[in-house]
Amino acid sequence: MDGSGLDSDGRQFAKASEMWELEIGTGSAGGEGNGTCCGGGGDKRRDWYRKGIAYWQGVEASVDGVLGGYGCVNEPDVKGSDVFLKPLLADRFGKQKRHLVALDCGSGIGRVTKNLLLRYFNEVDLVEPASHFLEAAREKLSSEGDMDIDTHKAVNFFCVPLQEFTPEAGRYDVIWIQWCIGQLPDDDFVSFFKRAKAGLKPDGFFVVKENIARQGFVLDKEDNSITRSDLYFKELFNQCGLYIYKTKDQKGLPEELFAVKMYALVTDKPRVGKSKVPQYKPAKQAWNSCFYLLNYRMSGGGTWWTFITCNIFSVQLTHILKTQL
Ligand SMILES: C[S@@+](CC[C@H](N)C(=O)[O-])C[C@H]1O[C@@H](n2cnc3c(N)ncnc32)[C@H](O)[C@@H]1O
Repeated sequence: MDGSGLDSDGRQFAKASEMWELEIGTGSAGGEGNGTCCGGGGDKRRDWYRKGIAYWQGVEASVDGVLGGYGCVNEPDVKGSDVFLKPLLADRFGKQKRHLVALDCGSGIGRVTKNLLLRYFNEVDLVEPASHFLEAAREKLSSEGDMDIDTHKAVNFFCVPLQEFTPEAGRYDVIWIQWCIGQLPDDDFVSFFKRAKAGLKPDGFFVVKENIARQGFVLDKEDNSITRSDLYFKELFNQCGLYIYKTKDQKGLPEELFAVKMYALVTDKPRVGKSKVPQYKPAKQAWNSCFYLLNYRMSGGGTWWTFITCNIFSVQLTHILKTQL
C-alpha cells in the first residue's frame, strides 16, 4: 500500500499514507469507517468529497462528459466489458434461469447500465451522487425503446455517494464499479466493500473496472480522485476480504490514457480450477489392457493361460490403485 506516488501538481509522496495524511487528515490506509461516512479526518475528509462532487456537478451530462472528453472510449470499453462479463455469468450461475439483478456504482448518466448491464440483467439499480447525471440516466433509461422494459429495466436510482451507501442485503448478482472508486480514500474503499458484500446473492460477485497506475498511485487534484496501481488494488481487495476470480486488461484504448483493468471479485476463496492434465483412471486403464491382451491373444500371441493370469493381475492392480489413489 505504501508505494510512492505523485499528484497532478508534480508533488512526490514517499508513501500513500503521507498523501492521505495531507489530503484527508489520516494516514491510516485501510482503517474502518463508521459505517456511513466516513473514517477519521473530519473537515479535511469532507472537503475531499466536496471538491470531488463539485467537479462532477460541473460536467455536462453526456457520454463525452463522463468519459473526460473521450467519448470514443465508450465502444471499446463496452465491448471489453461484454467479453469479460458474459463467460463469468455462465461460469458463476450456469445455465439455470435466474432473475438477474445488478447494481451500477458511480453510474454517471447510466452509460454502463444502458450499453451493457441491461442486456444481461432483468433489473439494474443505479447509485450516483451527481443529481443531474442521475436524472439524465432516469430519463434516458425510461425512454429508450430497444430493450424489453418489462423484463430488463432500471429500477432504483439512488442519489448517494458510495461512502454513504449500503446496498440492500442479498439483492444483487453483480455489483459493477467502474471509473468511480478512485473518489474514495482507502479506508472508505474498504468499508464500502465490506458493507456491499452483504448485498450480494450466493455466487454473486463484484466487477471493478478502473484505471491503473504503473506503480504506487497518482492523485488528480482537479477531481480529487486517486489512480491506484494493480498492487495497490490487490492489497485493498485483500483487506476487504475479497478474492480475485478473474482479471483482464482492457484493450483498444488511446495510448495516452491510463491502462484499464477489470477484476471479478468474490467473497469466498475460489477453488483451484479443474486440471487440464488428463487424470489417471484405473478402471478405464484395466479395460484397455484387457482388450489389448485379448487382441494380442486372438492374433496368436501368448497362450490362454498367460491371457487369464495377466487379466487377473490387471484387475487386482486396478483394485489396489482405486483404493490407494
Ligand atoms: C468517470 S465518471 C464514470 C461514470 C460511469 N461509471 C461510466 O463509466 O460511465 C465518474 C463518476 O463517479 C461519480 N462519483 C464521484 N464521486 C463519487 C462518490 N463519492 N461515490 C460514487 N460515485 C462518485 C461521478 O459523479 C461520476 O458520475
